[in-house]
This record gives sequence, structure tokens and C-alpha cells, in this order.
Amino acid sequence: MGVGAAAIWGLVQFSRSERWVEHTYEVLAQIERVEAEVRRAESEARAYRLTSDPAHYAQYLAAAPLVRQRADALVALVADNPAQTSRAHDIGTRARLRLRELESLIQLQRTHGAEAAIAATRSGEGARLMQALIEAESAMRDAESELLRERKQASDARARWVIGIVVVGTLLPIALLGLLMAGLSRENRRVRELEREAREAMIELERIAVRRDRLSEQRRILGTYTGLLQSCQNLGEAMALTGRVVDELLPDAGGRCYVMRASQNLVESAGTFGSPATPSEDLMPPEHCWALRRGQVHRTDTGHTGLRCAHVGPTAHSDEWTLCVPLAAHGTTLGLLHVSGRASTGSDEAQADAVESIGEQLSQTMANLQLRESLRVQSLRDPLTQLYNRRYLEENLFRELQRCERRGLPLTVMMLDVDHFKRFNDENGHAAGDALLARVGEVLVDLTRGEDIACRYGGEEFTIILPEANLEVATRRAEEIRAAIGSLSVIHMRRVLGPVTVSIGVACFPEHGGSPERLLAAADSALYRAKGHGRNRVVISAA
Ligand SMILES: Nc1nc2c(ncn2[C@@H]2O[C@H](COP(=O)(O)OP(=O)(O)OP(=O)(O)O)[C@@H](O)[C@H]2O)c(=O)[nH]1
Repeated sequence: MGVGAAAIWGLVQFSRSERWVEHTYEVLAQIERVEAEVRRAESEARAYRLTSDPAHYAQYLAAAPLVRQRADALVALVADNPAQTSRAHDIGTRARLRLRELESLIQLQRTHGAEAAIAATRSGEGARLMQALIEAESAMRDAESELLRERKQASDARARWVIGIVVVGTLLPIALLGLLMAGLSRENRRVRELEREAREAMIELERIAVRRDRLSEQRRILGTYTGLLQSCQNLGEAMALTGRVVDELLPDAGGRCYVMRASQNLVESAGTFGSPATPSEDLMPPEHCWALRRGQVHRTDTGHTGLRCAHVGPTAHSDEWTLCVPLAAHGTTLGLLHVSGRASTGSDEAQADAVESIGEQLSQTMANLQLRESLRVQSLRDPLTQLYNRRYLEENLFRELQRCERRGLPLTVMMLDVDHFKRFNDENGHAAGDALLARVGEVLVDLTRGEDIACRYGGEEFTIILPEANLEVATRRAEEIRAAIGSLSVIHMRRVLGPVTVSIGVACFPEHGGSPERLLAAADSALYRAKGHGRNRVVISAA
């Protein structure tokens, strides 16, 4: 706005200066016109003097008033400048003087002839008057030229000022516009940055919400798992449940649950689940797994530099990860939980943590189940021979008998007693007697089938139930047992003990009895008879 006003003011001033310059030129032109008219009148007067042609006289008469007019116009033109007005008056006066001298010459010619007029010119008066006029004109012209110079300078200065104003007026808005644009661009960038940060914050929030939902879902699954785990009756159930839960938590991964054998020298797969990214051995020594060696969780993937376990197959995918969680409780290694998957399927640290929690829960459960199992075994087995005890025998004989009866199958009971065991004890010591009984127990396990039930009935007396075995088969088996025990050589305290013999009584369902009591009594009676007939023999019930 200010720049515009200054520019307009500058233009007005410039135009005013220019008008003054034009005015100066006008003044100079007017001086020339005055002189030109004077010279025209002078020329016509001279021509008339020389030719006496009235046409020239008429021309002179026409030129003379113009001289006065031009001189008056010159005075009017410089009316604003007193010095120049005075000079203009001087020019007018001298021009009129020159005209008057010409007129006097013309009158002289008209009255005395051309010769007289020509003679009059020789006085030089005309040349002096003309010279005076030229000098007056020159003085005025010089003064006007000085004015012209000053006015041109003023005009140029104003022109420069206007140009300056215009340039400033043009560049300033451009500069301001540039600054404004830079500010806007900065603001725009800031807004975009804020938008980006807001977007990232939203994405992070969503991620956190998804993670929170996933974690609460994991907690729910783990809570249910822990509850169900406590109700598992055996290791098989616990392993199957664990497989299902790991599958639920890591649907794109898979693996195996392993159980440590009682010998502690092999870890055996007890169940598989999901789709593992890489296979893992069924049966392996514990040394094949870094987690079992070190007793701590072992991971391999791009973020973990852990060594690959020997039980895991070769890498099939670049984004593959493996996780081995040792299952241990009370300082005893119970097994291993092994999972493998691929990072691209979205499994994360939280899921790995969940698998570790599963490992901890499972370890506790395995320890409890093993404890329960050992208590159960203890309550059912004889600790010296590891054979079933009498309580177990009585419970199962009834059940097996019913099963065989329902299916129309035979069942045989053998009663076995070590001959002269008292003497053996007396000669070799009670500990040697124990060693012998334990060895006899092993023979009985070796020579019976899985479904047969070998028990220590009490003392040096054993009972074997052979479901589905008839008298003939059972007698053959009894002979084999008798022969095997007869050829035993037991080494105790670096001494070879024995040999010993056994007597066996055999009773068969349905021939010798239909109830557990009757069968046991029949077998015992047969054993008694075997003893009576000299021992080291098999006697079939006579009932
Ligand atoms: N070392 C040991 N001895 C036992 C155990 N249970 C019972 N005995 C002994 O076994 C012996 C059984 O002796 P007896 O019943 O007289 O029978 P036996 O000497 O084998 O004679 P026969 O049966 O007639 O051939 C007793 O001396 C018991 O002390 C045991 O767990 N360990």
C-alpha cells in the first residue's frame, strides 16, 4: 500500500519534472521561432530592396506581426520565471527594434528608391541590431539550457526514485511472498510430521491393543491349561493336553513333548503337535539338546545367536526359530518341550514366554504324576523284587477271572516257593537271601507275558496269574520257570550263590476252581504236594 502510494507520488513528480523539461524545450523553440520570424522579415525586406517586388513587401508585412506575436508568446511562456521574463522582454525589444529599422529602410526605399535604401544598409545598423538580438537570445537560451540541465537532473532523479520504488515495490512483495511460502511450507512440513506421528501413535496403540488382547487370551488359555493339567491322571493325558494348548497358542508352529527315560540316558517323544518348521528326533540322548545340557530355555532364530540343537533337523527357512524348554522339577530333568516355527507367521516373544510358562506348569505336573505313579507302584509292588504285591494280586485275580469267564477262556494260577530257603538264608545270610529273591523276581518277569501278573505273595513264595493260559500251556511255562531258576547263579558280595530250586503248584480255571480263593487254595495245595514229593517239581492241582 505504502509502496504503491510512493510509486504514484514519484510518478506524479516525475511527470511534473518532465513537463518542465518539455516547457524548457518549448521556450527554446519559441526563441528559435522569434529569430526565424525576424530573419524571414529581414529576408523579405532585403528581397524587396533588391527587387522592389511588391510581393516581397507583402511577405514582409505578413512576417512582421508574427515577430511581435512570437516575442509576446515567449514572454508569456516564461511568465513564471522573472529572470527569463526580463530576458524575453529584452528579446522582444530587440526584435521590435530590428523590425523598426527594416520598416525605416522600406519607407526610405519607397520614398527615395532602392539605391537609397541599399546605401542606408551600409551603415551596419541592421547587423548591430541583429547581433544584439542574437546575444539576447543566446543569454536566454543559455539560462534556459541551464534550467534544462537542472530539470533533466531532477527528472532523472525522480525517474530513478520511481524505478527504485517500483523495484522495491515489486521485489518486496516477492520477498515477502517467498518468506510467506517458506513459512507455509515449514508449517506444512510440521503438520505432516505431526500427522505422521499421530498415525504412528495410532498404529502403536492398535498394536498394543492387539498385544493386550492376545496376552489376555494367552492368560485365559494358560489358566484353563493349568486347571486341566491338575486333573490329568497320567503323563499321556498331560502331553496330549500340552500339545493342544501349544497348538492353540502358536497355530502356525509345532513340535514335540519328550519324556526322560528312567535310565536318564534317553529322551523319548511322548507326543507331537501342530506343524513344526523343522523335524526333531523321536528318541535322543539328552546331550543332543542344549536346553537339557544347560538346564535352561534354548532359542535359535535371527535375534538369538544360540547354537542349533543336534536333535533338530537342518534349517529349511531363513526365518525359522526353535525353542527348547527343559522340563525339570526338584533338580531332576523330566523331559523336554520343543517347538519350532517361522517368524513370518507372526509368532512373537509373548508366545515364546507362554510356551516357557507351559513348560513350567508341565514340569510340575510331570513331577506330581511321577510321584503319584511311584507311590502307586510302591503301594502295588514289592520293593525287593519289583513284582506286584499280594494286594494287587487279589484285586486283579478277581477281575481277570471274570473277564476270562465272560469270554469262555481259561486262566491259570501258579504258586511258587523257593526250596529250603531257610537253609539258604542261614548259610549265606539274609542279604544274600534278598538278592536271590530279587533275581527270582527278574526270572519271573522275563518268562511271563505282559498281560501275566507275577506277584510276591509273601516271604519266599510267589504267585503268577496267567490269563487265557490253559493247563497245558501253564504247565509248560511252570517247567520253564523251574528250570530257569534251577540254573541261576547269583553273585553276591563276590560270591557265587546257589544253586536253588523251586517247587510249583498249578491250578487252572475252570477245572480246579471258579473263584480266586478256590484257585489260590488249589494251587497252594498242589505246591504243598510238590514239597511233599521231594521239591524241585511242578505239581498240578488234583482238585
Ligand atoms: N532273606 C529273606 N528271607 C526271607 C524273606 N521272607 C521270608 N524269609 C525266610 O524264608 C524262610 C522260609 O523258611 P521256611 O518257611 O521254613 O521254608 P523253607 O526253608 O524254604 O523250606 P521249604 O519251603 O519247605 O523248602 C524263613 O527263614 C524266612 O525267614 C525275605 O524277604 N528275605
